[in-house]
Amino acid sequence: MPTNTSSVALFGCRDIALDLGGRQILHNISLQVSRGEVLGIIGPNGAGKTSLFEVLSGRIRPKRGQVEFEGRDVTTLPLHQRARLGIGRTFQTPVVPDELTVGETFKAARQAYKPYLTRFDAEYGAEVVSFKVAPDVPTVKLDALDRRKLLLACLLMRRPKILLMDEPAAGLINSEVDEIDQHIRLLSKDMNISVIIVEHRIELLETIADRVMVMDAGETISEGSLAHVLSDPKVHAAYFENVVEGALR
Ligand SMILES: Nc1ncnc2c1ncn2[C@@H]1O[C@H](COP(=O)(O)OP(=O)(O)OP(=O)(O)O)[C@@H](O)[C@H]1O
Repeated sequence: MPTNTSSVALFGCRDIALDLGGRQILHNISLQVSRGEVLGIIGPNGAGKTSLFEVLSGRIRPKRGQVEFEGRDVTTLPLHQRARLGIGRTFQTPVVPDELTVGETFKAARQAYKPYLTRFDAEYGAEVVSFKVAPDVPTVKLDALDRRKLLLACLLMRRPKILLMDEPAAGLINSEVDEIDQHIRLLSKDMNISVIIVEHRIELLETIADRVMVMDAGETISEGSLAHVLSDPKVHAAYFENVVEGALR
């Protein structure tokens, strides 16, 4: 992160390079977000968005570069230690523990690490995302939206400072996407939680992202306002070379 802005940046990375399967997947990726800011990441399939999230969340260690949180180098910290610091992550597919009920899932999340959280913390998480399913309902019965809300509630009970959200609207219908959109706005603008969101739906980013970064073939090819990146010839070239015409309007 540039030194003149690192005091305001909550989270970011610098010059991240990553190899997977003997191939370079990420090349010198740098980004930063401040408190309450929403950074959207878009890019064609295979651009490296999820791989970047693996590095930012601590599931994969990069070959080069740093991940920084509150001015501290967290590059070597594993996922669970980053989670304790306040870095939360959601996944493209909302996988819930199928053998548990909603109440048992909340309990497991409360007791994921010490100090254990209370029921009030779980109620707080559920309330923030309006999750209203009874505790005795098996999680297998939940629809896609409630699965996403349950997992988000479990993250929120730990009061994260930043959320890394990988396609939070995947598998949802339009009215449900609107609800997720409202939650993200509440989390960022009212609760001052920073959000980095990977999203294919441009319309979702239009309503929530303060800034957008576009990746292609493991590199950042454009960043700025959504309007700016959408009018960037490099972005058009990347999309039209990689996806069917009309995908980027
Ligand atoms: N474990 C792995 N080993 C080897 N290559 C991998 C591995 N994981 C991902 N890749 C490759 O890295 C590149 C980036 O993949 P990644 O899933 O990060 O892209 P993405 O932008 O998230 O794509 P999508 O939008 O399709 O989810 C792809 O070419 C992918 O095949």
